[in-house]
Amino acid sequence: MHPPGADTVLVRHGDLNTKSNTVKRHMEGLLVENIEALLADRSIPGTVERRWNRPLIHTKEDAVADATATATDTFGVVSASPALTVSTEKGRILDALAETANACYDGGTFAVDARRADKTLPYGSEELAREGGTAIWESVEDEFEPEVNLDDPDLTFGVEVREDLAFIYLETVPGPGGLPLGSQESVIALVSGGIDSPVAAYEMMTRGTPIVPAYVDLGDYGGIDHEARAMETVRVLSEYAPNFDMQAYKIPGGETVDLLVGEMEQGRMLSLRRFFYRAAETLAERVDANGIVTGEAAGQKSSQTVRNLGVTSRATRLPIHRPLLTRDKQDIVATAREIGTFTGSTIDAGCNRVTPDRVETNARLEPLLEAEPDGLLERAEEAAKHAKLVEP
Ligand SMILES: Nc1ncnc2c1ncn2[C@@H]1O[C@H](COP(=O)(O)OP(=O)(O)OP(=O)(O)O)[C@@H](O)[C@H]1O
Repeated sequence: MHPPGADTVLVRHGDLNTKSNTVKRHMEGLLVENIEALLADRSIPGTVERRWNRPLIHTKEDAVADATATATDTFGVVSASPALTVSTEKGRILDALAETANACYDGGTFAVDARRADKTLPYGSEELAREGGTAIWESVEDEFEPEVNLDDPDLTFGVEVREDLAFIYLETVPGPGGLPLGSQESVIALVSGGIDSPVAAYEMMTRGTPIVPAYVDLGDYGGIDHEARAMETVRVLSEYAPNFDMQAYKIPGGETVDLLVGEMEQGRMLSLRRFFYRAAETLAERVDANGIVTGEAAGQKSSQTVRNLGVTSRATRLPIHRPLLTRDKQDIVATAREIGTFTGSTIDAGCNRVTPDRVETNARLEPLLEAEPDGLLERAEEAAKHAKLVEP
């Protein structure tokens, strides 16, 4: 809900404020570019102005809700509010609050949350909140029995006064927070099309890290639907980053899976992980990426026991980022639904099971290396050299 006439979106960021002025300016520039790219990609009219310490989106009233939703899909944005812009003259602000209450108040408790950045103005924020409350009250008392509740109001009238402009808003929509995409170097995102890996990739993106998606083709153990599932999740993720190249690489792994299934029993899944990591490392060298992100969580699967993660991680020199390490499955599923990757992840892929009947939960490196086919990691390097971009 927004005040009538609202044609501006106030955009708030958080972690950028911990940076030095130079870094902050650079990151704010990225944030603005990313918001502009998302607006353009969604055909939402709007221009982004970098004013004070936060961006403003100037748009039209009929697009202000979509522009707010776009801002809160942008990495680095903590929250956004669709707002009416008025002059800083106190009388004008009080009138605007009364007009907004007339149009939007529907009974129940309310509060005014007033903030004033410019300390030279002839009124303070408390005075503004008090007089704003009275203006709202008087404008609706004929029709309702208004009640003020400062602790837990049904409706909050936000007022933010800057040097030469004041903003009135009714809602503060949360965004992903974090840092603007592109403020960190890229990593390889191993995406399987399952629920977890797209969420992990998204979490890295919230920290400003572009991803290079990589899918390992499992041959007869994967199949066309398996790949389609992975690509659908990549497509959803790419919608958050229209100004970044997020084409996925397909790494051929079918022959290796056949070999592992034929030659190994218990440690098979662990050697397959080693193959993934080394292939990702080789691809990272090719595309100048700086790490690997996976959807693994401690203890979620036999291959993800803390001991097994320790053993399999030895297949690469690169850091393996596991943003879901401590997250519960239910919580990961909730995020997948929120960010839109859940539907793609649950398309029936009808793939065959690579998992053996008896799984290893407590591996040690030496016996695993002895059991696995010779030259497994060299195979992974070779496979990554033959990785091809998947046409969208
Ligand atoms: N075919 C694949 N191609 C690329 N990466 C993969 C593939 N299969 C698994 N991975 C990576 O290995 C991680 C662990 O895979 P696994 O299937 O054991 O776990 P998971 O927790 O079910 O993950 P997901 O839900 O993403 O499939 C995945 O999160 C993903 O990062």
